Amino acid sequence: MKEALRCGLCIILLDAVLSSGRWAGMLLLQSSSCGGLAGEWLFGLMKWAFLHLLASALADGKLRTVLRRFSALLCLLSPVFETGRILKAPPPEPHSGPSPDLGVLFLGAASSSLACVIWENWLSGDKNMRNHKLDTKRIFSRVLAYFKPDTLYLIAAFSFLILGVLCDTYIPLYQGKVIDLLSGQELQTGFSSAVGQLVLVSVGSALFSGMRGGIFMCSLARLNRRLKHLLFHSLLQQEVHFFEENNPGKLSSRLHSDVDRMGRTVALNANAMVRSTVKTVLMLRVMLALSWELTLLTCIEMPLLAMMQNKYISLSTELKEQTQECHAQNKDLASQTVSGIRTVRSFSAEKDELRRYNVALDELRSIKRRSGIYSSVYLLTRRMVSLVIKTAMLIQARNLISSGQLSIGSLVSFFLYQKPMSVNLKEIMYCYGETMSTVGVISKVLSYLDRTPKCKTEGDLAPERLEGRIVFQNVTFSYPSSSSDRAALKSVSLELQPGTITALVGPSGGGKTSCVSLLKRLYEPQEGQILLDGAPLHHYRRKYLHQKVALVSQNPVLFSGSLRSNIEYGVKDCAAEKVEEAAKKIRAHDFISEMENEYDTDVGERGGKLSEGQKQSIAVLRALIREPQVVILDEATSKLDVDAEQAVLTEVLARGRTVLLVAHQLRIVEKADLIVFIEDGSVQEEGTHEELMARRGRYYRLKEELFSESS
Ligand SMILES: Nc1ncnc2c1ncn2[C@@H]1O[C@H](COP(=O)(O)OP(=O)(O)OP(=O)(O)O)[C@@H](O)[C@H]1O
Repeated sequence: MKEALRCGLCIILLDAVLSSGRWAGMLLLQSSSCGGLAGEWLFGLMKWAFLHLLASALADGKLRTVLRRFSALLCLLSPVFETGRILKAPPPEPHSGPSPDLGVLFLGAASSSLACVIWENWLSGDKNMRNHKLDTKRIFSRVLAYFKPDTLYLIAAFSFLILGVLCDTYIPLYQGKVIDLLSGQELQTGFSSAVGQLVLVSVGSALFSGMRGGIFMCSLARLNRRLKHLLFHSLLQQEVHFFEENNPGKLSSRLHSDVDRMGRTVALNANAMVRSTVKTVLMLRVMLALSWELTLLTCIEMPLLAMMQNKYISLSTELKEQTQECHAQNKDLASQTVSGIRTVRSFSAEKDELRRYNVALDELRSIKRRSGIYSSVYLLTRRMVSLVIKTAMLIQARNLISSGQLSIGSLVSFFLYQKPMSVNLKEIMYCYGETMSTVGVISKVLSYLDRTPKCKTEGDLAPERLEGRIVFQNVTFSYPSSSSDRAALKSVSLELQPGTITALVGPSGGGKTSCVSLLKRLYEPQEGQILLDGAPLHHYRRKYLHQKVALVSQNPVLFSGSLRSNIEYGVKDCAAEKVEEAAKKIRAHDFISEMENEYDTDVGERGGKLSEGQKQSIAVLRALIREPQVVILDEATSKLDVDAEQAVLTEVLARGRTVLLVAHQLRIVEKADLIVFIEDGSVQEEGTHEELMARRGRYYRLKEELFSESS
């Protein structure tokens, strides 16, 4: 600050020295003129060059830029002022330039310093603000690019908008004409034509405005559809870790409310802004013709309001973002509780859930309260500024009328124009503010649209014949979201042979599910690799891999719709006979046939109308109709009866498939050809049940703990 003051004073001093030198020269030469207006400009520019050099020598970085701006203001203020004065009231004699006056020198320095302080502190913003503006510009050009397919619609909409505004502006003019004719003598001759013109512009205004609105809404709907499609597509490509970091409530809020808001803000605000700007320009023309002084005062309101609005926008943008996050969290909290109501009820945790929800609501309330306070302070200050300006205008109007420069009629017309003009300006500022406050929302949506999934690109292997031999080679893996250094899998090596059942057993948290997740490529190992028929998994085409390696989990996710749509999920043109044949083999056909609409029975929200065992049967069927070569059953038969479980095992083993079981029931583990005992992320023991029992190692010691029932 001190440095800036010191440099500023140096510049003012040099300016004073140069101006005094000029006046001294004029006195010595006994000349009253120094080249007139041209001389004034020449001297100003020369002074600017000197001060510019001084500013460059005195400081660097941001201060140098500020000093350069200050020098320009100091040197050019006087020629600009003189030019304006001459243009407004041309002097009768040739202009001789300002006479030597220390007061003028002081006033110039003071007004330049004041303007510089206001500009640097409130209007220009700091570097971060400028970067923010650049970012904002980039963000909006990105959004506009999404409108590209609707260019024709938009051209039509904006053309209708301008035509509508033109008609709107002429309506009062023709109304005035009709009133003049009604009170005048030429009633018969010009009346019909004036009424005709009035009707024409009124019909034009209604027609064009209607068409503009319709086309804007239509292109907005198209944009929304396009953006939602792109965003949903981008979300579906993301790796599983992304969904662990972003809860479903947050993502659904981005996909629905944020995309809607983004389209609405850009399209509707652009529409309102263009409409108001065109109207403002037309009105400004008329107002300037009536009184430029009053118009100037009207326009002073604008930067002041803009300054306050800038501050308000930056504060409210932050709060709006917090509100969005809070809304998403609350939504998520409520939907989690409602969907898990059985668990909540069975643990009698209603009060705890209510307390958690209340805490979340309190947080939202406190954000909204802050937002309300900001909004009222902003509104109050804005109104006060308007009041002060209006008073100044009345005083100026009185002066103009008493000096005969303005008639009372013109003043009335001016005020008649002022109201809609300020409404338009407010609308422009409101739209600007509203658009700016959605920058945060838009940039979040864009960041999701631009996000590159952090997973290896898919290969192009898709062999017609697949044996199904799986090899884990020294696989080490930690979850991306895991805060500790502890790896979920440490150098795991194992082999799954085609035509055999391998069971993964071990204590909870041992690493069984992690093996399954890696095999399904939900995550990528940090070290080692998993081979399928000798080729790493990422060499295979993704769709092919998920078809050939099928996973059935303990709590399968069913979607609302019919049984058939759930069974055929993701498979095109699946024959009904094939589904029925598979259902018969795993003993699911019987319970399906007993249902009201058989395979077309609605399963309800998330399969809520089915029992847990029925859901598991449907999930097994869904896997089998894809004709996989490797089947992973992760506790997938735990809710089935013994016969159905046996039928499932027989069917999955058919056609020499490789079967991987994660099970906690001894009766099924005993059937495995190979049991892999995994604990603390490492393979501890391998063998058949009998071999492991005979070895009397960890498996033998933990048997009671590992299995929930004995056969
Ligand atoms: N999504 C995750 N993010 C971070 N860590 C995880 C995640 N899932 C599992 N883990 C951790 O990885 C380790 C292995 O977990 P894993 O689910 O593979 O065990 P598991 O043997 O399948 O257990 P269970 O029999 O209880 O299902 C555990 O320490 C667990 O806390």
